[in-house]
Amino acid sequence: MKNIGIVTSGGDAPGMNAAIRAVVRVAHSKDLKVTGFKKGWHGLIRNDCMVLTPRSVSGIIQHGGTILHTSRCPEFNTEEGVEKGCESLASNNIDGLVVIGGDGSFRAALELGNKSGVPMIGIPATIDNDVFGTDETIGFDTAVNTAVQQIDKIRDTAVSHDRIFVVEVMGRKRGFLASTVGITVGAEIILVPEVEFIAENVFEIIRENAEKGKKSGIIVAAEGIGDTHQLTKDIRENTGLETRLSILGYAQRGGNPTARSRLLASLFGNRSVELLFEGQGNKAVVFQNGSVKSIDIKDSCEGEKRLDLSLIRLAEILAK
Ligand SMILES: Nc1ncnc2c1ncn2[C@@H]1O[C@H](COP(=O)(O)OP(=O)(O)OP(=O)(O)O)[C@@H](O)[C@H]1O
Ligand SMILES: O=P(O)(O)OC[C@H]1O[C@](O)(CO)[C@@H](O)[C@@H]1O
Ligand SMILES: [Mg+2]
Repeated sequence: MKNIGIVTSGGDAPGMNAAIRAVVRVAHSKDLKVTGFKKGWHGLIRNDCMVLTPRSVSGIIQHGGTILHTSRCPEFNTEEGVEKGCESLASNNIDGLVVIGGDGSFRAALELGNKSGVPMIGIPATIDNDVFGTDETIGFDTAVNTAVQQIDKIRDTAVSHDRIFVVEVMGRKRGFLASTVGITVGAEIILVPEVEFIAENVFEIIRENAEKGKKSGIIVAAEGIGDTHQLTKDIRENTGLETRLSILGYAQRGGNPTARSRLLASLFGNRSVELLFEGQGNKAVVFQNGSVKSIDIKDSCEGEKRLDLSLIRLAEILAK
């Protein structure tokens, strides 16, 4: 093991830079060279890369985004794309690749590892927190806190105007962000893609609350639940209460990582280099019950992380 490659892929997540920094500096402490591939899998397809030194990663631990840039890269979903990736790994003498990203990036790493024979280490980094095998991903805590800060402000308007707010948070396929944000802002209702919602039940909860004197409320809805514009309109028509929709959007993906996201990134970065140094590959570093462990990247790809639905029921009880 002499030369480690590193790539960030999929949606950016706050803390990716902290992970890059950790990988580069731990590698340097073991006399390993690090090559950064730019713009996700595009960098491997186009052989677009740069040498990363401990100095080139200074002053980035506190910044969101990724200095390597990232992308969604449909070409890497093809055999030719992965083949080009293998050629880039070979031409740059890469002995091991650290892949920082979400579940899709892990699937890509598995393909590339199988085809190239180069050991891969996955570092889970996505605000979706939907990577199987890890309790938490880099960026999740930051996105939760960003959304919570915004919704606390929205609550002021909701209460002052007696309005029901539907607040849409990210999560096209999964409701980890919505459920954690929902419970921590005291949301009256949480809607997630994993559970098909019954509109009449939503109206009923709002009507009951109004009868008891609570004429404002926050509904935290993951983007994947369907048309939140329509839902907001339907709530107004079926409850008679004033409603508003607030879509938090991409602000949740950026910003300075929280201390927790930085810590996770530093621990994951360190362990990923240790694994490669020990001669291990095709692993994902994960956080389980308070400590960093590693599992087969294949197992992470094949598993499905389940949302704890009891959180959603608890949120409804706590908001009564
Ligand atoms: N099965 C696969 N084979 C090859 N490449 C893949 C595969 N699945 C995903 N990829 C590649 O990985 C990229 C990142 O995956 P995806 O867009 O799902 O994001 P992610 O890593 O899950 O992160 P997030 O969900 O946080 O945005 C894809 O754009 C594609 O280039
Ligand atoms: O516009 P993009 O980059 O495809 O991102 C949207 C998706 O990325 C995520 O934010 C995760 O990074 C999802 O919650 C969302 O569905
Ligand atoms: Mg994903």
